Amino acid sequence: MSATQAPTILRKILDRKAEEVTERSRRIGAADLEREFDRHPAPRGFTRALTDKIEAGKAGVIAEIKKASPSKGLLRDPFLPVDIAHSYARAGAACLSILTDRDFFQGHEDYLMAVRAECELPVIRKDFLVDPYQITEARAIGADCVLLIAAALDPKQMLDLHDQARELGMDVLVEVHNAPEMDEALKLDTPLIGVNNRDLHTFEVSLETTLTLKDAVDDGRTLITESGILEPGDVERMRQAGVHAFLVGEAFMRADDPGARLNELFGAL
Ligand SMILES: O=P(O)(O)OC[C@@H](O)[C@@H](O)c1c[nH]c2ccccc12
Repeated sequence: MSATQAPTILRKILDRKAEEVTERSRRIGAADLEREFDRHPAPRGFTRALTDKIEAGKAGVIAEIKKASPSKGLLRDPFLPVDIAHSYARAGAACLSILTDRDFFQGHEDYLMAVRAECELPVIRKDFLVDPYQITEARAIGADCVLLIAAALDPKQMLDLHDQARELGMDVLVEVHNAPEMDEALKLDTPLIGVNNRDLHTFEVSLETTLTLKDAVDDGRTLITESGILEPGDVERMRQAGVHAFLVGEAFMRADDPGARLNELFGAL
């Protein structure tokens, strides 16, 4: 990056994450977090829940719980994560995605913990995970799966965080946005590859991103299309192209009844 170029949104978030990890690990050491593991039973199968839906001929929907985003601002107020989770579960979502980033998405770990205690659906911790401390933290708050974003990690970090999460019994969703990131992701022995239709540097969205990258994903893995799925026509377009797993937030967060909106987009699940 040249000195005159403005930092991208992703860069700002990652700079803040580095500070956050330092602050948090000073307050609570990793060994203390590890003592929390026993409070949560073993992680529940996130990948399994998703592939079961798809094998039954349905869409596998990861339904997101997110109060706000840097690109769209406040999405939902009042924001009641446990009620939203129940609404998604009734509508047939396979899994939940819960934003825990506070500074950019108005998320919180407490939301994940509250939902984890009240709802059976497996949960992914949605955050910008760049340090082993955050993987330990994810397990300590009861996450069943973690998101690893290729644009935020070099290949060695990606591999190490992936292995750490798997050793702790969690599933991993590896997120990519372009062909080089896809190539890196495919080197990992990991079943879930998410294609983010949103460019995390500019926050521009194009569903073409999924259509361009989807054929690289080999048999035995599940491709998840992420972001910008707003209308039934978007779902139709993806399913016609052979994409059956979806990560959707905004479309549901803006609806009075998130589960009802899920069924409008995907039918009965
Ligand atoms: O609200 P949308 O456009 O339906 O997108 C959901 C999800 O894909 C998006 O929140 C997301 C995908 N990858 C991320 C990484 C970090 C933060 C957020 C995200």
